[in-house]
Amino acid sequence: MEPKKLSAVNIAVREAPFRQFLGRREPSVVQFPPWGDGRSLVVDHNEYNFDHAFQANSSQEELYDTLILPLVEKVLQGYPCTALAYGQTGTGKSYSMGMAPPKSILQPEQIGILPRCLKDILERLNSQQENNKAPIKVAASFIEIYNEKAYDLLSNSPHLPMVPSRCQNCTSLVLTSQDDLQRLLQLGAGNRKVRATPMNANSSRSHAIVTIHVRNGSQHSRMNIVDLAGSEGVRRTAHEGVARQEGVNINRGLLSITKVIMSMGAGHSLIPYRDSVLTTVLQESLTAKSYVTFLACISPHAADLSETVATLRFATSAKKLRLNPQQLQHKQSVTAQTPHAFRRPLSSSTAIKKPLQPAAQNSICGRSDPKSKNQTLLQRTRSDMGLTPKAKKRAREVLKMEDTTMSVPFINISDCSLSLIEYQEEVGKQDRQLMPPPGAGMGGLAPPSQRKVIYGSDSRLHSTALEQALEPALEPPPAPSRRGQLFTCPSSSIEEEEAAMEAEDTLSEMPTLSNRPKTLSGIQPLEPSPPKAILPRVLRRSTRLMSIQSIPESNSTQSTRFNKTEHLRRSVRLAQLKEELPAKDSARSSNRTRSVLKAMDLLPPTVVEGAGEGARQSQAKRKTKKEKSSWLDNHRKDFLNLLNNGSVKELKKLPGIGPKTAASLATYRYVAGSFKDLGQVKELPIWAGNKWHNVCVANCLES
Ligand SMILES: Nc1ncnc2c1ncn2[C@@H]1O[C@H](COP(=O)(O)OP(=O)(O)OP(=O)(O)O)[C@@H](O)[C@H]1O
Repeated sequence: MEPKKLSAVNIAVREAPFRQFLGRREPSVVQFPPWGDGRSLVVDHNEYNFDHAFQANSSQEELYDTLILPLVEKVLQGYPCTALAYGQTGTGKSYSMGMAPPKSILQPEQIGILPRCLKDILERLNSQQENNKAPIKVAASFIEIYNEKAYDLLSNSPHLPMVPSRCQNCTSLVLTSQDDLQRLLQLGAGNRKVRATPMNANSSRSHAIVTIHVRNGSQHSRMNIVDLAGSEGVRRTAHEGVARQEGVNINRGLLSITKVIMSMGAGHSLIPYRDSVLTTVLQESLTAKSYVTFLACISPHAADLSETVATLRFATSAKKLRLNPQQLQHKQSVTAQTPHAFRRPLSSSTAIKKPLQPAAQNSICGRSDPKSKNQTLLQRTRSDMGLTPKAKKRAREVLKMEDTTMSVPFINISDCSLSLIEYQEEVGKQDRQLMPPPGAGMGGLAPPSQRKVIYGSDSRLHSTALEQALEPALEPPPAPSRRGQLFTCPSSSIEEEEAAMEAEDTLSEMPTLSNRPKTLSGIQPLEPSPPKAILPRVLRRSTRLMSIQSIPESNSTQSTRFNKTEHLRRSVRLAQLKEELPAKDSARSSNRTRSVLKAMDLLPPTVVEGAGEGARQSQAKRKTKKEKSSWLDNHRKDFLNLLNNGSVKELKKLPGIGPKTAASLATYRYVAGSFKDLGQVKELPIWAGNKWHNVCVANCLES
C-alpha cells in the first residue's frame, strides 16, 4: 500500500489518564465513538474530528510513530518542523513530549517524543553518513520562556534571561551519541521551572522549546518540540503573588499563540508574532513553510470540562491552517535560479497568501516607482493595522524585510523594439486604460494570432526563468494571464501596426485557439518585424500601411515613389493607388489591404469631388459602427473560445469571474461539452442576480 501523504498540519488529541490522587470515581467526559476510526471524540454531546484521537491507554510509541516519525523524515529532507503540545495542566503534555528529566522515567515505554526523536535522527544520520561525503551535524538547544523572559537552559547561567531576539544564538549541544542526549535532557529538563500546583505536583510553569538542528552541508533544517505551560485559568490553580503572575504570563503566551494560529488560518498578511516572547521565538517555525503537528492534551475529569472544551476549540481552530511547505520550497528553489529583476517576494511568514502574480510590466505601460509603492504599502499598513507605535514599528520592519526581496516591478529591456507585455493584477485600473475602445480598429482586441507577448531573443532566457518562477507547478509554461493577452496595449507605433498586419496575414495559417496551447499560455517570440519604411505623413496611415504590404519593394524605392506623389491631391493619389494595387499579386494582398480598398471603393464620387458634409459624416458613422460590431463579434468569439478551452486558472483571471464561478464553468463544460454561444453560458444556473450582466460589462461583451 502506498504510504499516506503527510499533510502539513496534523492535529491530534490525547486523553490523559485519571489523576491518581483524585481516584476514578466518575466516567470520563471524553467518549471515543466506534465510528470515529481513531479520529473522533465526543465531549459534552459534541463530536470533534481531528487527524488522530488517542485514548488514555494509548502508548508513547504509538503516539511517536503516528505523529513524529513522519516529521523526522521531513526534517531530514530539509523542511522546518514543529511539534507543539497544548492543554490544561496535568494532562500529560510534558509526559508526551518527553520533557521530563531522564531520572523520572522509570519504564522504557514511558519515554516520550523528544528522546525518541533525537535517537531516531541520530541513527538515521549515522547510517546516511556512511554514504555521504559532507558531514551531517545534529545539535540541539533547550530554552524556556518563563514570565515573558527567555532562558537558555543549556548555558552556564540558565537563570539569566536572554534577549528574545538572540534566542537563535542560544547554546546548542552537538549530539553524536546517546550520552549527549542524556546530558541534554538532564541539563534542560532539570533546569526547567516547576512548581507544585493543586492539579499537578510537578507542574511546569514555563513554555519549553527544544530545537533540533540538522546541518547537511549548506542545508540547515530544524525541528522544534514545544511543551507549552498549562492553559488553565489562574483561578483554578489557586495561586497568589508570584505564582499568579506566572499564570497570567503563561496565558498571555498561550493567547498570543492562539492569535498567531488564528491569523494564519484566516490568511492575514501580518501575523502578530511579536505579541509575546513565545511567538517571537517560534516565528521561524510557525510559517507557511513548516510542517506543524499539534497535540491537544485533555483531561477525562468532569471538573475540567470547560478547559477540555477550550482546548478542543483551540485544536479545531488550528484545523483552519493551510500550510504548503513543499510548494513554497519549490518556489524558493526556482526563485534562486531566477534573475533578480524577475523575482517576486515569496510568502515570508504567512499561512495563506494570494497566488503570486507576475509583476513585470510592459515598458509601453510606464514604470511604477518601487519607492512610491513601498510608501503606499506603509500607509496602507498603518491604517489597516492600527496606529499604535508598536504596530507601526512592526509594519516598518515587515516592509524593510519585504524591501530586501522586493522585485523590480518593471522589466528593463534595452532593445526598444522588444517588449514584454504582462498582466499586472494590482493595477486592475490599468486594464481599462490599456483596453482600447471598441472602435479603435486594429489597435483594439486583436485576433488570437496577434495576441502575442513579444520579447527579444536576449530576453528569452529570462522569461523562461520567469515562467518557472511564477508558475512552478507541473503545468505548461504560463506567463501573462489571459486578461493580459486580451487587453494588450494599443499599438501606437507604425512598427507595431506592421507586426499586427503581418500577423493578420498569417491568420488563416494559424491553428485554432483550442489546439494552440502555446498561444493561449502567452509568451511567444514574434517574427522579426519588417524593415521600417520612411513614410510620408501626407497620406492616410491606413493607405501608407497598405502600400508597404502590397508593394514589397526596397525602402528607397518606396520613399521615392511616395515622394514623387507627395505634391498631388489626396484624391488623385488614392485613385493612382487604386489603379496600381489590383495589378499586384492579389494573393499577397492582406485582409487589411482588401478592407482599405473596399473602403476606397465605397467612396462615392461626390465625396472625392467634395460632396456635402452630411453625406461624409453619415458614411463615417456607418463605417465606425461596422468596425465596432465586427470588433465585438471577434471579441465575443474569443471570449467563448476562452470559456471553452481555458483552464480554471485562466478562467478565474477574467474580470468578474471568481474561483468558484471558474470552477463551475469548467464543470459544466466538462459535463455538457463546449458552449455553443454566450447565450448558453448565460443560461447556466451559476449567475446569481445580475452577475452575468456584470461579467459582460467587465469583459466588454456588450456594445
Ligand atoms: N498518558 C499518560 N500515561 C501515563 N501517565 C501520564 C500520562 N499523561 C500524564 N501522565 C502523568 O500525569 C502527570 C502529569 O503529567 P505532565 O506533567 O506531563 O502534565 P503537564 O500537562 O505537562 O502539566 P503542566 O502543564 O502542569 O506541566 C505525570 O506524572 C505523568 O507521568
